[in-house]
Amino acid sequence: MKIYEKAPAKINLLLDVLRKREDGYHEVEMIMTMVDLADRLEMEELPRDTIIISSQVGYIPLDEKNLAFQAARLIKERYDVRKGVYIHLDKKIPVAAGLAGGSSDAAATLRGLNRLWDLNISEKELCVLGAELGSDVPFCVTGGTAIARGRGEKLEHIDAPPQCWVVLAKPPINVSTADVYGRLRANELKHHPSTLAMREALNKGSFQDMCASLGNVLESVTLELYPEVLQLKESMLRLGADGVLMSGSGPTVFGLVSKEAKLPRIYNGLRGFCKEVYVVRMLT
Ligand SMILES: C[C@](O)(CO)[C@H](O)COP(=O)(O)OP(=O)(O)OC[C@H]1O[C@@H](n2ccc(N)nc2=O)[C@H](O)[C@@H]1O
Ligand SMILES: Nc1ncnc2c1ncn2[C@@H]1O[C@H](COP(=O)(O)OP(=O)(O)OP(=O)(O)O)[C@@H](O)[C@H]1O
Repeated sequence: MKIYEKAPAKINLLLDVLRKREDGYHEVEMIMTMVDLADRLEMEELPRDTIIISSQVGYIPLDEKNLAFQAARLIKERYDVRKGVYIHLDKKIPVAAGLAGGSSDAAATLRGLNRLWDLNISEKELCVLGAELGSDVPFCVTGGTAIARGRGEKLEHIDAPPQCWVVLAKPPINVSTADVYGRLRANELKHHPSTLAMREALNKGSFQDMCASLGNVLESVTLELYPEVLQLKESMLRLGADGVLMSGSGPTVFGLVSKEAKLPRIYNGLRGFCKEVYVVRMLT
């Protein structure tokens, strides 16, 4: 039997860091939501007790470094499954972009194998397993819109954002999440975005207030290291996006746009100097 799972990309509408913890991670407060740019996973049981990963792209690891492999191994170990699986990753989400592509593949693998092998694992338990794989994985298991606290694994689901267009642009640079957090001076941050204001904006369904409440403290690191990300933000605003922010640790920048008529100018303007541009919708 073959099954399919979608693994959508996430964006951070808000990302605040409260402090650095003793375990090396940072205590965060984030508001995350999904967009309809997604990888597609195909999973098929194998007669031999093995995990095989393939993908149409050549630039991601296909061995135990792949987060989908790690998710399959974890579920097999914890639930004593002595069956194998073949997983094909049809990658559409740009890699190392700040869009949680690998985390979403891991989450989709957990959901998919739960179905394929009739394991009856609750969503809550899948989130606990997911947290062992990465801080963004629990959110990718549930999807929706949520405030994420702790190191990202404590989720509180909230109202979805008002529907709008999301323009994603990824400059051709690779940003390491560990490096960005490593360089952040958490106790010297002068400005913290307001989680409360963003939550209220979503609660009211106010597109304007949502745009005004966007904020990501990791921009202070990534924009300094890579001025081209700042230039990208400025270009998107100049071209007419209503609100602009870097997602996660970057380098992808997203622009929120309420009027469809504005999209051609923004898309064409960005494509003039940035190859990877996507126009998507929020997944509400
Ligand atoms: C930047 C975000 O993607 C925003 O959603 C997340 O905060 C990071 O999520 P992620 O990539 O799933 O993170 P992990 O794979 O768990 O951790 C990668 C590295 O980022 C740093 N890290 C991550 C999460 C966190 N709350 N504090 C951290 O300091 C740690 O150095 C860690 O070694
Ligand atoms: N299934 C996968 N898809 C993409 N990259 C993967 C996968 N598994 C492991 N990786 C590795 O993980 C690294 C980060 O890729 P990913 O696309 O998950 O980053 P990201 O979008 O910045 O994630 P996040 O937003 O959670 O920090 C890549 O350099 C890649 O080698």
